[in-house]
Amino acid sequence: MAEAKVLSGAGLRGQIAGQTALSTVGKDGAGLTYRGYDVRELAKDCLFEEVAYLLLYGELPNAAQLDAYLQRLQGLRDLPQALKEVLERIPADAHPMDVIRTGCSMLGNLEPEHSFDEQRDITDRLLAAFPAIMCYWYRFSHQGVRIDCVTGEADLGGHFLALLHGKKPSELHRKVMNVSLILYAEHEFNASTFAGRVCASTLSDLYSCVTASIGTLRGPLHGGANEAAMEMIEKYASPEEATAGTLAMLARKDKIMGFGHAIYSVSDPRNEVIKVWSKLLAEEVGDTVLFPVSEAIDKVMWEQKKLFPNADFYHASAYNFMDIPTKLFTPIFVCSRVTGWAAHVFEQRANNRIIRPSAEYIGVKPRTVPLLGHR
Ligand SMILES: CC(=O)SCCNC(=O)CCNC(=O)[C@H](O)C(C)(C)COP(=O)(O)OP(=O)(O)OC[C@H]1O[C@@H](n2cnc3c(N)ncnc32)[C@H](O)[C@@H]1OP(=O)(O)O
Ligand SMILES: O=C([O-])CC(=O)C(=O)O
Repeated sequence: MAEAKVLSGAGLRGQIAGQTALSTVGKDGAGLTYRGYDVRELAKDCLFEEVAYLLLYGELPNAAQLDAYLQRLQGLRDLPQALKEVLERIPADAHPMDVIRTGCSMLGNLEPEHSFDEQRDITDRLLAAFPAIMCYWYRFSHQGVRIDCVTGEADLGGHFLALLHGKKPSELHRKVMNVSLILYAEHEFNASTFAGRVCASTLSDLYSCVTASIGTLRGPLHGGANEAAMEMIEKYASPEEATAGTLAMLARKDKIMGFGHAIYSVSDPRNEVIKVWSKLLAEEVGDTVLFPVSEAIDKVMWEQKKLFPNADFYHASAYNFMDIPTKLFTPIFVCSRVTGWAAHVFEQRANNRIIRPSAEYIGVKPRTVPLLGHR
């Protein structure tokens, strides 16, 4: 059995910062479970909405509950006119993570959380509305089109692709989006979730918690890595170039985006799932470059550093094969992770003490303030 990673040092690594019943990450170096279920099993057999329900409501839904939940989310997809107007004012060169952060915040102004009793309703609303927030802005700012935010697609993955491309997605693409949303849904005390829990611990509102999480997910060391990985992969025209380029980056001590993990030591279980789907998509589009380049980088990273691809690496090629613009990669993560974030806010609120760690002071010794003219 694999060794768990030795967790200590900076970045609060290895500190127990609270309790959760939502997921386990990296037990025996590799596993991921949501409320006791292996993520690989969930990704094989479930709809993303079943997993969202599991995280938010505690158990997998039965058929009637799932049907009602799908209907409910479909009814919450449209955006208020005032939010559309705000989205129309955001420039085309804005980063979509900034757009989705603003969209979340604006919705919090228009439909505020008056009481924690509303937390589940607001989560469902955000979950249903995020694809439209992202795609309404994208299609308006890039193509001058005011899209209809209601698509008639039953599931969130299909809905997102239909909004983005203006047509019904293929069954393969719908399936891959569904799997991707499941893989990204929840991950214990990662940085964005922890930021959301810190915000929740002050008894702030749900929109503020989610906005804090979005801002934290945006960075390339966290959710932004799928986008950064794509930018790296597409620089190479062949596996040979990728091998030489990666070796050169390692020699310069550059970080290779999409590799390594704070908790997993052996592998990221989400990688083996998304890699299979990325390969299938590569075959579908007849790719002879992106997937082999990705595998070449993967090989160098293992041989040179014993570092493995995390959830983000093969997501980059998978999304690219589905014609998703690179800058929308990280916002898709938001569309999924809002379930995990919100479930953590519910947990924090149910057993709260304000999160307030201590700092080790390393500054100058106490001294007196010199008068302005003496400095
Ligand atoms: C969905 C997600 O958020 S998954 C994470 C997405 N982020 C990325 O892919 C960004 C690239 N990866 C990284 O920056 C890191 O691996 C992190 C941020 C994910 C984890 O950071 P840490 O917990 O500090 O990593 P860890 O302790 O395992 O690092 C061990 C060594 O490997 C190096 N290392 C880790 N990841 C990488 C990488 N991707 N490329 C090159 N070197 C790396 C570290 O610099 C460190 O070297 P050192 O001992 O010489 O300082
Ligand atoms: O757990 C982490 O540190 C990052 C991660 O993989 C995630 O949030 O999905």
